[in-house]
Amino acid sequence: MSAEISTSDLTLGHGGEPVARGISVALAPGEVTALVGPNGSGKSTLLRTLARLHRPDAGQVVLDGRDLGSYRPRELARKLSFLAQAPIVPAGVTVEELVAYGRHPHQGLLARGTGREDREAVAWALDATNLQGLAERTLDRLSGGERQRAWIAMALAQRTGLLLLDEPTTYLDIRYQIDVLRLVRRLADEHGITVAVVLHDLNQAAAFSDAMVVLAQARIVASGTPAEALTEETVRTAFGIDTTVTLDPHTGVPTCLPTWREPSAAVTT
Ligand SMILES: Nc1ncnc2c1ncn2[C@@H]1O[C@H](COP(=O)(O)OP(=O)(O)OP(=O)(O)O)[C@@H](O)[C@H]1O
Repeated sequence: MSAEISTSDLTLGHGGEPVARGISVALAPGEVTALVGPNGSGKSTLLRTLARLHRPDAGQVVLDGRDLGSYRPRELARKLSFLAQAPIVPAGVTVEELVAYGRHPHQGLLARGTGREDREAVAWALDATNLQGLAERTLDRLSGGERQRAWIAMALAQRTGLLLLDEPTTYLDIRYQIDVLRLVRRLADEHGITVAVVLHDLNQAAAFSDAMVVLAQARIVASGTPAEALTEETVRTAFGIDTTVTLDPHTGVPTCLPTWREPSAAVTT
């Protein structure tokens, strides 16, 4: 089920204004790749390019050995699912209805899949996100973390081997952030789904991903395992801040602690 997607030498822009150049990334099948970088560095634009929602100015995207542009829309919807930043909650829709909507990416919200395969996919998505008990609840009666899981379940019901998530932890408290990130981890580990996820928290990105891509200054400033990509130098280059990065002696996962205070002025006597 794992999908493989890669880009070569992409130039990304909006209305002729370049955002990033020379973007070559390869998302390993069944792994989680975190896209990090400062505001406006092109993370969402890159993710949307992978979802074919944004057309690159130059370069190529290859999904499972074929040019992304060669897929018919339905075929592509069976290959990849994309979850935008903070989607708007439709009124009166239950979790199960929302998840069933994932079976019909090109139909209206009221269309429901009734075939056996559809029912199985919805049940699987509810199960994978631990939402079976909340299937009949309307979205407005869920907590932020549960609602986010419902959106992820909708993307899962599409049964794709590639999941693209844009800041799925935004607005969630730390507990629900971890909840969502653990789910993302399980999707890769237990279901072999290839995941690309835009995150702002560098430590969460390092802890939950297999690979990180750091975008800044209109290019990729670092990529590789979290330990390779998240260094003091990379963070200084990308964000212009000083940090101390330490590696967990057991897992090798880096943690980055910013120098919070400005250096104190020299004391003269
Ligand atoms: N639809 C658009 N039209 C014009 N410019 C855009 C559009 N969307 C994004 N941009 C610009 O492209 C650049 C990259 O935006 P993008 O949203 O990809 O960055 P990002 O890294 O995801 O940012 P953030 O962390 O703030 O979400 C920014 O300078 C932004 O202003």
